[in-house]
Amino acid sequence: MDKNRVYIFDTTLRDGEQVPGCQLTTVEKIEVAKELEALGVDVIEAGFPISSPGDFQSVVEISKAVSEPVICALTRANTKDIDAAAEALRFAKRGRIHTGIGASDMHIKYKFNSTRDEILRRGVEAVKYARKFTDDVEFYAEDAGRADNEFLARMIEAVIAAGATVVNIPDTNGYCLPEQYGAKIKYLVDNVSNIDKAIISVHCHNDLGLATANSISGVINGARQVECTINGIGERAGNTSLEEVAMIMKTHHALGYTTGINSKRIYDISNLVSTMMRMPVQPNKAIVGRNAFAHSSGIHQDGILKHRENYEILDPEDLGINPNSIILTARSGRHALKHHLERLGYKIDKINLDEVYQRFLEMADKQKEISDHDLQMLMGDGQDKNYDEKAIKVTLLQVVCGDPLRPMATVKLKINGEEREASAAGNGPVNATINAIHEIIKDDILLDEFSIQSMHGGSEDVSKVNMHVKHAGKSYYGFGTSTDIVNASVHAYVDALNKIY
Ligand SMILES: CC(=O)SCCNC(=O)CCNC(=O)[C@H](O)C(C)(C)COP(=O)(O)OP(=O)(O)OC[C@H]1O[C@@H](n2cnc3c(N)ncnc32)[C@H](O)[C@@H]1OP(=O)(O)O
Ligand SMILES: CC(C)C(=O)C(=O)O
Repeated sequence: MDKNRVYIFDTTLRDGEQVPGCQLTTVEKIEVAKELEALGVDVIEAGFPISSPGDFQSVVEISKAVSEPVICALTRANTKDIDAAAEALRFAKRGRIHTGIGASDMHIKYKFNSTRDEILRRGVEAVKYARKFTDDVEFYAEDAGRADNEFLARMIEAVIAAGATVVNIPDTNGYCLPEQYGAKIKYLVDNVSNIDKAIISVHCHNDLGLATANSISGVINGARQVECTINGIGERAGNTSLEEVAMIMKTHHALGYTTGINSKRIYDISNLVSTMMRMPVQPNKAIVGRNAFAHSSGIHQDGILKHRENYEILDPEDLGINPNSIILTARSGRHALKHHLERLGYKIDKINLDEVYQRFLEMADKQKEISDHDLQMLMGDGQDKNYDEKAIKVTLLQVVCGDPLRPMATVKLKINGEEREASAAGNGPVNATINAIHEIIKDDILLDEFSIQSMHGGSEDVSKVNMHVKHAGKSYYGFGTSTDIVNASVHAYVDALNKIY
């Protein structure tokens, strides 16, 4: 075994999915799990099977669909959770049960109203019980970040003796400083007599923005598994972000750590997770944010054009990104403008660059960014084209429903610029609306899954609708939001149709 190989344990589908509004259907989770497998993660934490029949089923289906990574299921330290996890993992080629209990005095006193000895005993019993089902048992010492190191070491030694093969030292509340967290891991390495029988795992939260720094500090001090999520999503302020860990290890290769991550897939999976979980990535997010490779001021743009590494420590191609890194704004200079004009095929020797630059600045002062299309307008080419001409748009939605009224809907769609209208009845307003759309589209489309969720709760809330439709053997997803559930539904359906046609 390579002593510097760091295992990547992805918990996007468990800790990431705990985020309000990020819940996925089983079909969606399978799609993410397959992408995680292609990305090269070592472990996929697929869910918490006791928590709901849906989560249980997702662990079952992911275990069937994915074969390379270990599939892990989370439990509390009790037999019914462990039974459910073992049952859900029955199809996994390699299944792991992740059990554990709180380790800080705060949790011991105020969550469990218990004592250190009793909690340690429950942890040990849980590991022993989990070992009846699998040889791969991970133990988490929840809130280890705030736990007393001496007690933590005693607990970790006892659970390893009971059969834990991975010991997870979570900074559950994102409390630690990198030096403190690193020292905690080192303390365990130095004081747990059987620590060489288990892999130390780090699971850090981002409450103070230190999750990645703490994870790396943990690795430097002896941990060899990092628990992380795509885009850093997760409970509260999120978890360590997978892409940050993978790229830190790749960029700082002098540290000597390796992972199995194929970095060229990072950008695509980041987009997939962000779209499916309706969780936009902040533009300045490290590695995958929209601006991570965007240079907007003249001095930087000039530097980048002369030698990319002047202002980029990562190569976007390593992440599967082909960015337009030179963003034209009113802060851009002539080098950047010339670069884009040449890219668009203009012959610079036939242009008065100073004159175009003045007109460019006037335009850029009025709008935030200058697109290729704006540049073409500036150079006097063509009229503003309607790129949305082909899209299907809803131009009218009228619904009648009530009790005892028969639900009826009238829908008008604009397709390829042409308006078409139809009315239909249904067993409810959404069904009537979809039937009316089918009257217009007249194609073989199957609505396979339909879920509706409120963003926050309360009757004034915005509804989010997710749809999964099938057409010609392929799956398409649609998403819509509105304060009106029928409107949100029709937009989700049309969103999926726009992906088909
Ligand atoms: C740090 C983390 O991210 S842990 C993962 C968090 N994820 C989840 O909570 C998954 C979603 N949760 C759920 O579906 C539910 O909370 C369930 C099914 C797990 C439990 O539901 P309920 O049985 O109704 O309990 P509820 O959630 O209200 O309370 C938690 C109970 O588990 C106990 N508990 C919490 N952690 C542990 C643990 N690691 N081991 C043993 N018991 C625990 C609590 O003390 C409490 O028990 P009590 O009723 O004796 O006081
Ligand atoms: C369940 C554990 C690993 C966890 O999520 C945490 O402590 O944050």
